[in-house]
Amino acid sequence: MGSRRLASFSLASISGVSSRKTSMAMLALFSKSQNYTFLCRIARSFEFVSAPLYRIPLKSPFQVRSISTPRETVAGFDEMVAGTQRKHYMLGGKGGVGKTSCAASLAVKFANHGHPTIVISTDPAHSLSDSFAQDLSGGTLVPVEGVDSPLFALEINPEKAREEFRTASQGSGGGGGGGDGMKDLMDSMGLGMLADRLGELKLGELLDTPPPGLDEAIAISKVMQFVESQQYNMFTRIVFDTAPTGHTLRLLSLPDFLDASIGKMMKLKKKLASTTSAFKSVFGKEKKQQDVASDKLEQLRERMAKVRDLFRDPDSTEFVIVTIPTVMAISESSRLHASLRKECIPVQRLIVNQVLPPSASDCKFCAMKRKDQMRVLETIMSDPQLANLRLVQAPLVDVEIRGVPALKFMGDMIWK
Ligand SMILES: Nc1ncnc2c1ncn2[C@@H]1O[C@H](COP(=O)(O)OP(=O)(O)OP(=O)(O)O)[C@@H](O)[C@H]1O
Repeated sequence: MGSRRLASFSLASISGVSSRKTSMAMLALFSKSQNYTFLCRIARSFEFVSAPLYRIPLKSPFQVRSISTPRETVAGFDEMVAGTQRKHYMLGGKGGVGKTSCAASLAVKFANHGHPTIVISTDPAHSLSDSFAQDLSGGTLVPVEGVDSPLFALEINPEKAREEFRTASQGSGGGGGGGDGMKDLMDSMGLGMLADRLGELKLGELLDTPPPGLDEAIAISKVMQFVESQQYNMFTRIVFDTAPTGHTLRLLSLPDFLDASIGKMMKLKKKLASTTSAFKSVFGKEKKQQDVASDKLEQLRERMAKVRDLFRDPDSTEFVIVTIPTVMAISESSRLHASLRKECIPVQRLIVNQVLPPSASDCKFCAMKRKDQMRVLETIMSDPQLANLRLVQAPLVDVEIRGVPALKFMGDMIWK
């Protein structure tokens, strides 16, 4: 059973250059002979499959055997592409593992399968422009050429989003620079204790030295607001290229944190408003400004809560972990998955990117490296956090992946 599976895997690779019929005949022969060397020879005779831009090295059965595990599987793209209900895919993982390339290639593939798609980078260090070889830095949706259905890309400016949030919060007297005036005012009214309690909510601290992930949380909430508008109804797939793991983890817990902080602050402010009603006529103007700011904060809180609920809805969202076959990256992915589970974020797929192809055995350094990678891949099977995910391997290709044709090529390798 195992050998038959290995053989069909190899033949599937070969079928890129030979006909399906030939593949079947070879499989039949192989099943009879149970001879790896035989298939190895055939595979080597097709050392490379020519692709429009790149070469994909083939897997020989011997080498496939060492990496093929019972769980190695395809991504299940049919499932991902099915249905016209809007779905969100968030790709995240350690820095530099290929999150942007995987996210961009997924967006291209969705668009080429009939889904009007938006791909959004929420990583403060954007590389979506580089990946599409197109300037996407303007903070607005930019159409991407060369795909079958509408595809728009956007790099959001988290700094700008945070600045807006800061302005709104300062105006509301929620702490930070703008909070001092409010505190003085409250002190003068004998309400210092309430002001202290507002301070305890740490919103000011949060804005003065924002924790990593806040930028992204605000940015995502802004994006959600705008993609929910009538104008963008037509988009049925939204792909997020998220910031490296640390940021993402904090981002995931932020909506709860902010929800609680802003919620508490609103309650206190309401209490304060009734206590100070006698002063309304004196401080009327200031009060009005504060109300506007409070409304803004309240809106942000509601949006954050929506984002949090959306992240947790398996019917509309999936977080795809991208990693590479190194011990450090796999350990980080394992921790990421544990945290995502804790936050009830749906995860089904693990992309192991930059796997050296079998042909790497031709060079001693690469052969060693590949052996190392294979050992790491095996550890995934015994990792309690990762063992149950769909494991998808993406080969390391010999050129940089830039531009739509390259992304299409990459997408066809990963998203099968
Ligand atoms: N399978 C692959 N084969 C060859 N090169 C790859 C592959 N995947 C990604 N790369 C290259 O690796 C580099 C980093 O990829 P990418 O920007 O997608 O990673 P990232 O995880 O988004 O990085 P960051 O965390 O810095 O945002 C890019 O030059 C990209 O072209």
